Amino acid sequence: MDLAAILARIGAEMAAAPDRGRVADYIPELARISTEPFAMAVCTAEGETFTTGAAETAFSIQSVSKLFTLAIALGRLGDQLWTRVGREPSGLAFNSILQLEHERGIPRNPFINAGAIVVTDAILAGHQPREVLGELLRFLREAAGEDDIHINKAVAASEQATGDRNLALAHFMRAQGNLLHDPVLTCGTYFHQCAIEMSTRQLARAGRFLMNAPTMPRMLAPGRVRRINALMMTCGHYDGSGDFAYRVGLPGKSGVGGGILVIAPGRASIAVWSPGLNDQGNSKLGTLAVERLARATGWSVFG
Ligand SMILES: NC(=O)CC[C@H](N)C(=O)O
Repeated sequence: MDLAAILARIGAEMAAAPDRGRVADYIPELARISTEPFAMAVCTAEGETFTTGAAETAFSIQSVSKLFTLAIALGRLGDQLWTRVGREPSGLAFNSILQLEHERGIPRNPFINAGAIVVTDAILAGHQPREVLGELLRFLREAAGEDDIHINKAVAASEQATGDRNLALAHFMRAQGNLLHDPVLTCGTYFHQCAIEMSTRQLARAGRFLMNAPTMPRMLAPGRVRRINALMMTCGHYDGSGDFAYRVGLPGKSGVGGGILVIAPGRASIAVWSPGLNDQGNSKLGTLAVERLARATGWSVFG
């Protein structure tokens, strides 16, 4: 299989795509970004890396960070985490408030905002926000094997200034006894984790441990990695998760910065970035590009 040629073709097709989606405009710093860029990077189990497009440009990883905080929380707390957050797809928008009251402050899964806020709250126990963010950056740098990964302070401030919905989720969970810390402290940490910037190539490298391949960095026990992949498949694209599984057939986690990390278990870690989003808040061209990659490679887990 000529992955370099497949990526070059997808890159050219995406550069010419007329309908590029709309950037997330509810975070002012993200609203300023153009829908022009496209990048894809593939790290294979054999240790090769292929890229196309603006793969060295850093972008806001946003909710893709939820994957890594979940990995840290599971490593630290184990299955105890599941008393505070569920493992079912929500079928609702990532920032929905509706379900949370009905389910008494236990979010459906760790990838919607409420669930990720609980996960961050859990790893804050006994630590300062600075320490948690330091641990997250260390985890990412070790997973990627690169040090140049940072938080964009302007994006974090922009989220903080407009984060009323997330604060509402946190306050409600606090009222239900499912938040250990002050909502402002937990959300402040969450906003900073979302504001981490990485390049598409760095993100693909950071995802290598999720391949569960013997040649790849081992950050978690294989059983945990398998379960994180299951959650990515069922919940990684919010109310677009079913459509992503149908079209791509691989576990993935998206963010409103337009990034998606996709895993072909045992085969490859794939990152894609294009800032324009679809109606569910997932990268429009990113989804199309991984759909084409999965078709060209036959990597869908469904054969
Ligand atoms: N889906 C996302 O990427 C959402 C993350 C964003 N920081 C928010 O809280 O709204």
